[in-house]
Amino acid sequence: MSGGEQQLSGGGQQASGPARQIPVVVLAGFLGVGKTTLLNHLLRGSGGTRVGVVVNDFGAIEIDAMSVSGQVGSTVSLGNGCLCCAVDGSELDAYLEKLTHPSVGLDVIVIEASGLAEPQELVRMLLASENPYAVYGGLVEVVDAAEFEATRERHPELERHLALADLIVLNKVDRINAEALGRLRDAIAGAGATAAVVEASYGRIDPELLFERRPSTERIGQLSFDDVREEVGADGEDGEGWEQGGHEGHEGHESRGGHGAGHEGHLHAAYETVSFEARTPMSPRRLLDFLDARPQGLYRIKGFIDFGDHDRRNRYALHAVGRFLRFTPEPWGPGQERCTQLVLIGAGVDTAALTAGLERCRDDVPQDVRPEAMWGVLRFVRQDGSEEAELVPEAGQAVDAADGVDELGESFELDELDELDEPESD
Ligand SMILES: Nc1nc2c(ncn2[C@@H]2O[C@H](COP(=O)(O)OP(=O)(O)OP(=O)(O)O)[C@@H](O)[C@H]2O)c(=O)[nH]1
Repeated sequence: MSGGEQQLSGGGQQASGPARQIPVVVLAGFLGVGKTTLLNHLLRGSGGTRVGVVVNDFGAIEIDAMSVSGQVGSTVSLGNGCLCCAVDGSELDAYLEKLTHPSVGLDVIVIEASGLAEPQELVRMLLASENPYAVYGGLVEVVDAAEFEATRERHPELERHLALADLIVLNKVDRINAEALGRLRDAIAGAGATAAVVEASYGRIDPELLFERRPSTERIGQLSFDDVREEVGADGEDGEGWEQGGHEGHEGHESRGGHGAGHEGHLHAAYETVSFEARTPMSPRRLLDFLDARPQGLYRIKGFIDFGDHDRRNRYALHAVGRFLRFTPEPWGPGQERCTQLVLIGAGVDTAALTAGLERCRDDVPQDVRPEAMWGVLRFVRQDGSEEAELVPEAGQAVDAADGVDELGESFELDELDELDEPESD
C-alpha cells in the first residue's frame, strides 16, 4: 500500500472548544466500485472515533443505507436522487448542520456519494459551506481495478474525477494480476491524477488515511442516528429525510433522463433506475434466468432477495457489477419482514421490460423446494478461503451465512458456469 503515511486534509480531531471543525470526507467512485464496502470497513476500524455517515442512494429503495446500517445500526440517507443535484447545497447544508452540532459529538463525517454523483459538485458545495463547524476533509475516489478501462471508455469524465481526488483507492485488486495492476497504475498517472494511490481488496484501507483514530477505550459506541434525531430534531422539522432502511411500497422505475435542468452532463443523466420490491418470495431458477439474460446496458444490480422456503433462515444480498455477480446469504433479523428489494441501474435499458421480468420471478406458488433449486444461486456464493468450489447444501438445509460481505472472494460469471447439472425448471 503506498501513501500510507498521508492523511486527507482536515482529517483528525481538532482542538476541542467551540470552534472545533469536523472534517467532511467525500467518498466517491463509479457504480459498484466498492464504496459501501470501504465505508463499512472504515466504520469497523474506527476505534473510538465517532463517524457520521451520509448515504446518497440512487433509486427509490435505499439499498446502500441498508447495507451501511447493517454495520452501524442506523444511518442518514439523503434518499432517492443525486446529492450533486442539490445545486445550492441547501439540503446538504441542513444535514451538515445537524451532524456537526456539538451535542452530536462527531469526529468525522463521511458522505458516500451515489455511484452516479459528480464529485466536483459535492466538493464545491462543501467548500462553499458557511457552516463554521465543518471543514472539507478531502475526496476519496474509489476505482474498480477490474472494470476501470471499460468504465473509462464509456465515461471519459472519470479522468476528471481522478484529477480532483485527494486519495485514490484502487479497489478489487484481488481481481487482477500484477501486469494489469501495472497498466492500471500507468493509466491513472496518465489521467493526470496527482493524489496518493493505495491498493485495496474489499476496501481494506488504513482508516488513518482518512482520520485519526481515537483509542477504542474512548469508544462510546457507534453513533445512533436515532440519538441524533432526538437531540437535534426536537423541533419536529428534522425528522424529514432522516431514513432508516426498510422502505415500503416502492415498486416501479424512475428515469433519470429528464432529471432537471443543468444536469445534462452528469453521469446520472444517462442512467435509468428500476426499483423493485416484492413480498412474495422469488424463484431462484427464474431469477437466475433473468440475471443470465440481463441486457448489456444494465450495469449495476443491488439489493436483497427472499427465496422463501428455499432458505428460510437467510436473505441473499445480490450484487452485480457489469457481468460480475455475487449472492451473499445473510441471516434474517429477528422479526424482520421477509421481502425482496432490488435496485437496477443501467443505460439504455427497457425499464418496463426489466420490471416485468422481475415480476415473472415471483414464486407465488413454490413448485420446487428441492435443494437443487438453489444450486444456481449457490454457485455465486463464496465463503472465506474457498477456491472455485460451489457450495451445495445438505438436502433441505440452508447454507450458513458468511461472516460479512467483505470476507467473500470473487464469484463466478454466469456464462462460465454451464457445467453442473441443472435441476428441472420450476
Ligand atoms: N472481488 C472483490 N469484490 C469487491 C471488492 N470490494 C467490493 N466488492 C464487491 O463489489 C460489489 C459492490 O460493492 P459495493 O460496496 O456495494 O459498491 P458501491 O460502490 O457502494 O456500489 P454503488 O452504491 O452501487 O455505487 C459487492 O458485491 C462487493 O462485495 C473487492 O475488493 N474485490
